Amino acid sequence: MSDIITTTGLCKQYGKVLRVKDLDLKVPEGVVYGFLGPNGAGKTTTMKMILSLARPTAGTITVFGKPVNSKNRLAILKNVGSLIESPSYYGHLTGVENLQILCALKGVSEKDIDRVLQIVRLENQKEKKVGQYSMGMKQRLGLACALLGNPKLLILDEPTNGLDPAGIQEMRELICSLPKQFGITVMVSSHLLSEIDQIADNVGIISNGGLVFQDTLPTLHERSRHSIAVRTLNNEAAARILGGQGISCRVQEDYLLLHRLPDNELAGYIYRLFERNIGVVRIEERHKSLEDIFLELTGTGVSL
Ligand SMILES: Nc1ncnc2c1ncn2[C@@H]1O[C@H](COP(=O)(O)OP(=O)(O)OP(=O)(O)O)[C@@H](O)[C@H]1O
Repeated sequence: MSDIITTTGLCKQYGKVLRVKDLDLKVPEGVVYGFLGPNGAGKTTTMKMILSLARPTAGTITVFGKPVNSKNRLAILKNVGSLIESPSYYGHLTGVENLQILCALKGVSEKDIDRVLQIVRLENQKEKKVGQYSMGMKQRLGLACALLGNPKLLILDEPTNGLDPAGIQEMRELICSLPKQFGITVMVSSHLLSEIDQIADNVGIISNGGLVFQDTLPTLHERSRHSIAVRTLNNEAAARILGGQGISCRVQEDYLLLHRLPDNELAGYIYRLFERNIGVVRIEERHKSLEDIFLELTGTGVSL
C-alpha cells in the first residue's frame, strides 16, 4: 500500500516557539487516518501545512507521491477536499445554491452536486435556506463541499465538533464509508480518543507538536497488554520473594502487579509463595485501557 501523504521533518514555528516538531507522517492510501492529540497539540497547524494554508518552517510534504511546492500545488490540491475549522456559508441561500457557488469557484461541473448531496444525505434538505440548517446539517454540507470534484483525499479537522450525539454518529458513519465506497483516503483529526477508536484504521498521535505514535489501530490496542494482579496475605513479603526470583512487581493498593507471564511460569511463582507460607487469595488479569495508553504517550489528560 503506497502512502498518500508523507511529511519529513515537518516543523512550524510561531514567534519563538516550535509548535510542530520534526513530524514524519505516513498516511497510507485507502484508509481513515486518525490524527489524534490534545487541544493545542498542533493538529490544525499540520493539516494547514499539508493544504498549503500555512508555510512550513522546515521539512517537506509529499501528497500523491509529489512534493507540495509552488509548481505542483494546484494540481495536487485539485484532488484534495478539506474541512478546516467551521466553514462559512451564505445563510440566505439554499444548500444547493451554496454548492453552485463553490462549483463555480472550484471549476467543478454542477452535475456533481446531486452526487455529493446524496453521499451526505442532504438531498431532501437541499432547497432549504442554510440559515435554517441545524449544526449537523451544516457540517454535512461542509463535507459535501469537500467532496465536490471527486477528490482522492479528504482532510477533515475535528468534523464532529459541536454536533449532538446523533450528528456525531452520522458523521462517523459517513467518514467510515468513504474509503470503501468511494476509494477516498481520509485524514481526520480529533482530540477524542474514543472517536478515533471508532473510525480510524491508522492512527498518528501528536503531543506538544511531536509525533508520539504512528501505526495501525490494532497495534495501538496491542499496547493495552495485560498485567497480572495477585492478592496475597502479605504483599510486601511476596514482592520481596518474587523480586529475589528476578520478577519485577510492585504493590498497588491491595494487589501485587506483575507483567504478563505464561501460565506455567506464573503457576511456578505462585507455588513458591505457598512454599514460603504466603497465602494467595486472588489472581486477576488486568488490561490497560486505551485512555491509559494515550495518557502515557502524551503525558496529558484525555478528553472523553
Ligand atoms: N497563527 C498562529 N499564530 C501563533 N500561534 C498559533 C497560530 N496558530 C496556532 N498557534 C498555536 O500553535 C499551537 C498548536 O495549535 P493548533 O491549532 O495546531 O492545535 P490543535 O492540535 O489543532 O488544537 P485544537 O484541538 O485545540 O484545535 C497552539 O499553541 C496555538 O496557540
